[in-house]
Amino acid sequence: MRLNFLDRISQQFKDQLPFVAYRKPNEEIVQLILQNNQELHTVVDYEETGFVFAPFNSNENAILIKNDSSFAEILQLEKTEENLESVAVEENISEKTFHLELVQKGVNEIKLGNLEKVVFSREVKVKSSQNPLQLYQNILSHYPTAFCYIWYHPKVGMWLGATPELLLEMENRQLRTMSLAGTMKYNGESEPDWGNKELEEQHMVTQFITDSLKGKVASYDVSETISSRAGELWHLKTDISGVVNLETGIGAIIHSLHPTPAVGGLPKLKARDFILKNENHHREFYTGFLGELNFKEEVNRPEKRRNQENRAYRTIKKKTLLFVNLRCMKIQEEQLTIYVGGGITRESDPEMEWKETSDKSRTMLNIIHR
Ligand SMILES: C=C(O[C@@H]1C=C(C(=O)O)C=C[C@H]1O)C(=O)O
Repeated sequence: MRLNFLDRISQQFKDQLPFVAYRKPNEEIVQLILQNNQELHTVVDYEETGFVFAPFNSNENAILIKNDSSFAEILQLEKTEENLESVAVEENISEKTFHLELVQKGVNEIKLGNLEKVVFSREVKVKSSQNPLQLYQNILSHYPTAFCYIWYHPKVGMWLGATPELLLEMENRQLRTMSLAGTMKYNGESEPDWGNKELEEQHMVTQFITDSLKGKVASYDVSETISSRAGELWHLKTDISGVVNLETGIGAIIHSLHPTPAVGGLPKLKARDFILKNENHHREFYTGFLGELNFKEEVNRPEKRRNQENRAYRTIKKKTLLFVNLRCMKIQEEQLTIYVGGGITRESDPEMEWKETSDKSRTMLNIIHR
């Protein structure tokens, strides 16, 4: 029997076998990777090939789904806009109090000079009996410019998201990354009015990325900073590209970038430890990263020498495309856990930071039926 694309995913899930379906930003094709056994492959040095799913805390294992079979399809998506009735966000007083105190703690630590920036997050829990594949289709039709995925491993669980943030793109030695930070709510305007807090917070991320790449890339370019829309939010974005030195492996690049201060803070390790000690939940894969690791593509090029007609030589292109795992949720039967965070600087106001996380939670809440 020939299964259609969505049935194939359902069958894989019924069989309790690992899979990931994903669509790259601004593309139409959804890719599906299936692993044909339950083995839990973990990354050792990032020289492996597969779909990587890495946690925030690099001391925990990054998981690799092996490409035992793959499919690609343009899905005919129902326009869900009209019949989506997004769930109301219930403000839980004790959660809010905890978050306000956490932000204040961060601001104090920054004022004491122990940190420059720290990103704090929280969970938003929602009950829903909706089929995860329907949720995934809603994501696909709502967020064409995001990296939209559904990921499953029987020994880990199921995750779903629509992230706007590229961590790393590599094609052979050509590198591209971005600094994405600073948030404002989209209210139909063509350009937001950025304040100093956002400009500074995003600039720190750009500075960190270019500093981290020094000695690893031969040269790099930094684009102008622009306002970039992600669903109902605006962010500040700068593109950074360069050519990686021959002696630098992809593992070294990943380790130097992750977690960037867009999702961790500065100084990097101090901020990470402060987060692990003070947040009241386990981030797991939220603010980790995911995507294609060392995919190989055969390229046919015509032979250049004139007197040898019709000869072609083949080269193998190595490609990596990783996104930061933001605007995502974990699915455990009827329990959905959405993760949202925001960057804290010395100018942060706890109430505003709480509101920012609520605004961010709408990206996932908007695609869940009541
Ligand atoms: C941490 C999140 O987002 C990150 C933090 C941002 C900010 O602090 O303004 C903006 C974009 C992301 O880099 C999140 O969405 O949960």
